[in-house]
Amino acid sequence: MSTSTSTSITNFSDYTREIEIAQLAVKRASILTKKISDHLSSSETIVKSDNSPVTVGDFAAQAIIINSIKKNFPNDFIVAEENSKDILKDEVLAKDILSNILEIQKEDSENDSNLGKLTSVEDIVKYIDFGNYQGGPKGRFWALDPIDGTKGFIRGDQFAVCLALIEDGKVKLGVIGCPNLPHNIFLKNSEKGGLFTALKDNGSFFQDLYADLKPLNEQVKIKMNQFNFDNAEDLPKIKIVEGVEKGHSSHDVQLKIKQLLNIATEKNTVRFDSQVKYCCLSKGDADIYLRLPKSMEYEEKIWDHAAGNILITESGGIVSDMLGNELNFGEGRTLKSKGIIAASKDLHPKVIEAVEKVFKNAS
Ligand SMILES: Nc1ncnc2c1ncn2[C@@H]1O[C@H](COP(=O)(O)OS(=O)(=O)O)[C@@H](OP(=O)(O)O)[C@H]1O
Ligand SMILES: [Mg+2]
Ligand SMILES: [Mg+2]
Ligand SMILES: [Mg+2]
Repeated sequence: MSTSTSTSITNFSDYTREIEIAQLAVKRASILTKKISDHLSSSETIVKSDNSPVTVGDFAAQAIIINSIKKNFPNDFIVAEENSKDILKDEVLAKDILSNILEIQKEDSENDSNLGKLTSVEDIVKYIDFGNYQGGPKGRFWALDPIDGTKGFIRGDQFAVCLALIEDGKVKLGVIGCPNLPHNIFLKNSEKGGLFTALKDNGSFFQDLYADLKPLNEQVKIKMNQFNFDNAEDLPKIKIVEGVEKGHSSHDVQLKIKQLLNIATEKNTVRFDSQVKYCCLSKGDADIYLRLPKSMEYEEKIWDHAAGNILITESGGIVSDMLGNELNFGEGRTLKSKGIIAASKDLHPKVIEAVEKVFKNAS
């Protein structure tokens, strides 16, 4: 008799190695990208064929993380954002990536036995291109965004290093490094740097990115706020996060949704680049993430949402597309649905109702 695995509870002990390696690799890449962002020059940024930017930091982080995955889980596949095409055309860039990697490996040498070491441009190219897996509904693979929010990274604002483990189309584990995220986004001189981890059925956790890595069960367990639209006292407390880039989501539609929900005040919306938006929700710094499409042609990438998705579901929230349906990470490198709405379990259905009304009124 075959037993169904889809409804079984995920045991922490079955994933201890994946958690440790994912956290160590994301931490190493996050610290490196933070260092790079402090002195990024224009020659270290290039424009890809789709007109979006990529930097020495994106390539270095992708090489480091995939090398770590392949060292520990040689049979695993990886769906990652970048490829080596632009490195092969630019020797100066390739050497710059290598020297940055060598520097972080020297500083973090205590983790070489866990994470491995890269020593040549050939190695870097090889490991970056392991990220070309096409994904799909069956089997196990990792989804990696080496720098999410590259535009924010270049501006010196928010960005995140995001890694998720996907099994049979479902996210099992998510780890996000946020080098610039204040521990409290509303406190002026708050300490910065967070490492967020979520494991299916086991919750979401936070630790200081720059502190020594603690075992997951000693990290801070985080939960979303459970506000309610029907409670007049809750309304002014509800905070919304949106993206910074006007080309990535429709700020106009998002404003209409907030107006319908009576939460369109001047002070309640925070705009951040990258999956730090999911991180803010998961630890109760904000309550609703709105990402309504600018164009129905654009397909969201799975690496832009997989780690954030599990962080929300494991901290008491729901993530859906704009129609209220669960996101499907088993349909290839992109999501086939449109828009993203993340909110706590109480708020989510009402936000979807408001989205429906806004689109009905517009048609
Ligand atoms: N047109 C369009 N619509 C939606 N999303 C797009 C679009 N173009 C790009 N991208 C992806 O947006 C990723 C960055 O998302 P952000 O949440 O940081 O955007 S925002 O600046 O905060 O609005 C960004 O991820 P990175 O490339 O890793 O930075 C892109 O994958
Ligand atoms: Mg991204
Ligand atoms: Mg990216
Ligand atoms: Mg990009």
